[in-house]
Amino acid sequence: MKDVHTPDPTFDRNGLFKSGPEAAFDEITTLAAILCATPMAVISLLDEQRQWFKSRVGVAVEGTPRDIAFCGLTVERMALTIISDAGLHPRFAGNPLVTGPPYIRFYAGAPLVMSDGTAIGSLAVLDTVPRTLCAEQQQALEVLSRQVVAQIELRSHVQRLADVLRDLSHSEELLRLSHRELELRVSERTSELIELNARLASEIDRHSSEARSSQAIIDSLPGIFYLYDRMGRFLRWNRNFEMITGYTAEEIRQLQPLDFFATEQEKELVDQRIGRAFTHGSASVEADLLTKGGKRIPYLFTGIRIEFNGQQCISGMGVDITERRSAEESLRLRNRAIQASVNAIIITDLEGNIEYANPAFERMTGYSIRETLGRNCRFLQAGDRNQAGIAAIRQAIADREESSALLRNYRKDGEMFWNDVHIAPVRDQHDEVTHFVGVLNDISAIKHYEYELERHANVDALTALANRNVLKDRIRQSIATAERHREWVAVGFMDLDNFKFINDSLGHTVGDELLKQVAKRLQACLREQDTVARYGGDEFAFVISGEKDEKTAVTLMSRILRTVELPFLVEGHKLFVSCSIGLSFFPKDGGDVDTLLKNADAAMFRAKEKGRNNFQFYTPAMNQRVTERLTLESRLRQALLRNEFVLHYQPKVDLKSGRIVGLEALLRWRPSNGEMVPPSTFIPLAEETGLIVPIGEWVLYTACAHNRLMLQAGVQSLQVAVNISARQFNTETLVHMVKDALDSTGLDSSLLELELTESLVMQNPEEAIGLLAQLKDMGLRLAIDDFGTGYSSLSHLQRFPVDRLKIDQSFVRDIGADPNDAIIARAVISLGHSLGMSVIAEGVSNYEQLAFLRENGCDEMQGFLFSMPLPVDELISLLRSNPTLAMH
Ligand SMILES: Nc1nc2c(ncn2[C@@H]2O[C@H](COP(=O)(O)O[C@H]3[C@@H](O)[C@H](n4cnc5c(=O)[nH]c(N)nc54)O[C@@H]3COP(=O)(O)O)[C@@H](O)[C@H]2O)c(=O)[nH]1
Repeated sequence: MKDVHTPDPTFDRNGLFKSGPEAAFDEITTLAAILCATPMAVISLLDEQRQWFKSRVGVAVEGTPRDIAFCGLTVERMALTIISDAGLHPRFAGNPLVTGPPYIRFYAGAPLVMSDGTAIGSLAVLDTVPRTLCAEQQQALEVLSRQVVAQIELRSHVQRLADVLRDLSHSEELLRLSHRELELRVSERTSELIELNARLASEIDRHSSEARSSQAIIDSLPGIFYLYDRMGRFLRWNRNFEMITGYTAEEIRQLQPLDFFATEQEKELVDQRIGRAFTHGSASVEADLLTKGGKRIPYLFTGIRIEFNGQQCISGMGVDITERRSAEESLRLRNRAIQASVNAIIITDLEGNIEYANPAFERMTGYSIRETLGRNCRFLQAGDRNQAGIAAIRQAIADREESSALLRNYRKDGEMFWNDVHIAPVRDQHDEVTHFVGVLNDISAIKHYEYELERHANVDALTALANRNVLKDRIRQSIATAERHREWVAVGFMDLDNFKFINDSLGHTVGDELLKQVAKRLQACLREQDTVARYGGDEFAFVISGEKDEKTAVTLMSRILRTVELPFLVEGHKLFVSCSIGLSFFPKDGGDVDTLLKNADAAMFRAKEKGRNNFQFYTPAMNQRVTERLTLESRLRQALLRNEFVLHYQPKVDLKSGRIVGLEALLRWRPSNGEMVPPSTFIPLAEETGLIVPIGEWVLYTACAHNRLMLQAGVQSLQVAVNISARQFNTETLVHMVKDALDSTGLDSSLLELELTESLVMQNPEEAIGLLAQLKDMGLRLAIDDFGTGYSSLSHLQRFPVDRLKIDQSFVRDIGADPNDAIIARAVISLGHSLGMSVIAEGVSNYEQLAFLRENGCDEMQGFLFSMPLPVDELISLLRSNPTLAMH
């Protein structure tokens, strides 16, 4: 291996390799290290095979093979060359100077370009960590590299001068040989010598001026330069130091380094760093430089320990970092904003690999930053890649453009969320796109809201069935399809028969739950291609399409009837409901949505009229019935105001004595301009429409008033029974209503009896017990009407404070003919008695029935056998005649 001190002789034209280290070069190298705040600096010279360090600071080796020299790149480029991280540099990553001592990671070299244009090496600064140089430091490195060149070229001049002097010495030798010639020659040579001396003086003068020029260099440096000793005395400084601090040279000589800092904290920090520079050889600190005028300027100060005039000093440089500080501050603020952003923010490379993710990303996706970095963003789609938004994003990245897209993304726990993502390219100083920044916005809540709005528009909120809008739409679509294929469309309209009763007596929570369960059963009954919708309240509708006749519709409707009939269990109540269904068909019953629905509705009313729990096909005559019903409803609404109601009274007879012991008030409607309307027609309508509440109040008041009048007229005192419907069976209103009726008529409460149907009290026994107890406390008598038709629980019955059971007339009617009815009638009598209640039979119309009831111990009866319900005047006449029931 060739010795680094023995370079190629043809190359060493300036004799640099022969000369060894020199203080003039070391001064520049040191200055470069200070200015650039690097631990290493070298003046590197190249021959064909080696690089040799003419001067070095912080570098142990004297040289390296040329092929691994960083300097080689600088010489090739003939320009300032900066390698921020050699570990990532394609040419130097595996370089032994990088992977081994001195572990170079940062390199900045300025070429040494001679006046003839050739580059012979570089002035370089080196560091063991990745970093870069600010503009001022780069400029300083270039200035110093030119100074190295100046030194080298000065050396060349001095060399040539030495050669001339050698020639001169030879001439003097010849002079001694020949005096004569000597004189001649002396005279010649003297003038030559004078000339040479003059040249030498000029060269020397030039040399000393170059030596002085280090001050000029220092003065030309962009920052401030200073040199102070251990006592803190400033020995050298540059012009900038005076200009920036505002102090004169004289004043600077009187000042100490710490005088240039305002706060105690800063003084302490700087003092500590100065001490460190003296002990460790170098140090740097950022602090505010205090000027004479009191201004504070952010500075980066670096200092290294050097020998100067035989004593240890600190030579350093200060660089104004105001711009960097404000850049850092704005960067810090931006960073803070990104960190604090509620939107997730990521930065990716051009392939979509994530290089940065903020905390909001963590919160939004559930993935930690550590799990995220380095992954391609497509992991957020978790396999759900067939999305239009992805294509849009891909195109924008290819075009290096901004774009927005809506993506289905998936959190770490697998939950899908809607990501309204916006991406934008990030460009470097050469305007090249190097990255993309993405702002992710979780709009799942908005999407959910949109979905709910849409759902609200199409879906019934309670049952989750299709609503009216969707139903109509489906009918429309089915008609269109049916027209093309010559098919039928069946439209069904269904109403729950006793829903209002349940809803009113058990409350809306129970009613709602019942509707939900009914909806589920209906869905289960129909096929996938059929539509079931909630039309409103307890009304449901169906669309059955794709059929050539009515058979399928019939099958499905039968199935619905059977299914709805089965008991429902709601909040501990076993509920029994049935339904009435009407059906209309396209094309025979109507050609459009509204006509088909209207006709199915008419058929449904017919089904109700037919006794409920059945379905009916539409016939044109039904519309007439519907019209009649609507007319009746409107007349019923006017009836109370027009005073068209009257009460008839049916006597109740004691079966032992045959005497009248009570009365039942029965409502009659005699419209002023029409025939009497039977209660079986208008009472269900009044119940459905809610009109039964004001009508019932009128009945209660009128029955009490009549009874009081009869008493005042001297008629025997009798209890009057009033029927109470489910709509009236509400604790607060009923109790008040009864109290008002008794108070305002003055009737004794013991002369009033309320009849409540078995099914009403049994639907919600607990509530019924409470209400019955309140009524009982008022002194009223209570009877359970239509007993035997409902589903009485014996345990509840025992707890009801009831005085009387009334055997339903349906059992009385066939007592002689149907053994089952006889058994039930007998059982009711026995049950009532065992519970301490009296038993009355209604609808007794013949002696056979009467005999049976008497034989079986029934207490009372009412029926046509004894008397029809009578208007009040006829009743008074009857009572005055004091009739007795004939018992045979
Ligand atoms: N909530 C209210 N309901 C009332 C009121 N008034 C009557 N009603 C209920 O209407 C239903 C029909 O009543 P109506 O047509 O009056 O029928 C009653 C009697 O007229 C009838 N009856 C009596 N004796 C006989 C008979 O021997 N044969 C026969 N076929 N019918 C007879 O029975 C009905 C008695 O009803 P009830 O005792 O209540 O069961 C009916 O459900 C009435 O309850 C009212 O003001 N409010």
